[in-house]
Amino acid sequence: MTKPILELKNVSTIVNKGTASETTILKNLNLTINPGDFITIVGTNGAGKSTLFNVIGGTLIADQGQVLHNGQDITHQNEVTRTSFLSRVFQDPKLGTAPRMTVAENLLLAKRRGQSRRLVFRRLKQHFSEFKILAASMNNGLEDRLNTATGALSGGQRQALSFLMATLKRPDIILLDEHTAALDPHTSETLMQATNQRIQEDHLTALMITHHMEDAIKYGNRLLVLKAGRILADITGKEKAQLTPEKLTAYFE
Ligand SMILES: Nc1ncnc2c1ncn2[C@@H]1O[C@H](COP(=O)(O)OP(=O)(O)OP(=O)(O)O)[C@@H](O)[C@H]1O
Repeated sequence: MTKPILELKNVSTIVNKGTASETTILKNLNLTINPGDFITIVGTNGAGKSTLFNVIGGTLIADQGQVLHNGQDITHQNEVTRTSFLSRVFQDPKLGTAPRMTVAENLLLAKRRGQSRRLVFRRLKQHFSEFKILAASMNNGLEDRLNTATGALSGGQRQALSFLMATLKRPDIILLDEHTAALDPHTSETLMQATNQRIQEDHLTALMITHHMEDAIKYGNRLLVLKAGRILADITGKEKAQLTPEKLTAYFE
């Protein structure tokens, strides 16, 4: 039997504890993620999607319940420690990359995460052909901009770079936090296809928050609907294949 890569057991998170505005955000949430799962997550604003990523990523520690990674309790492990097996791509193209460094330097930094910066940039040129192939897989011209400062890239190229950096060391889990939301429809579609291809080819395990119903249905093997801090639906297989944006939107009502 496949062993889960990550488990959330009866996880609850509470904000403004001990005050009149105390609120429980995630409510007794249970989730088992298996290796190779590509899970899309939808839900209305305020449903708890980002809070769920914060609990998985360690930005927020669960107030109740447990988070397990490969069976080991990581409930109280901090965000920095979790970067050894987990990475996250945000909606904002400015997050995740160093703007004054070139594309190649950013990629090398990601490849050698954990090493001192002085050592990281030795023999940068040796990696150029590898980075060119990697960047070309994003289908948006990133391979021709390896020597360009990240701050001068288009939004789509910058998000593609953030995604490549997040996947370079093959983390156990990748959290995609609306990573195409700030892009125009065509650029978003190109990045989504490249994202999907890399996840499939490298057998990565990923969770993706999206407000695009079509993307939530089209990509991934599982779809979660979050509502008021609970998982309202966990849809897989034939049921997912037969979903329509209309049927999915009906969950929100
Ligand atoms: N630190 C906090 N203090 C108070 N309320 C919070 C805090 N963090 C989150 N919330 C509330 O918890 C709820 C869930 O927030 P969360 O950001 O997880 O939702 P979301 O599903 O990601 O929404 P969106 O689609 O708008 O990004 C919201 O009502 C939000 O206002």
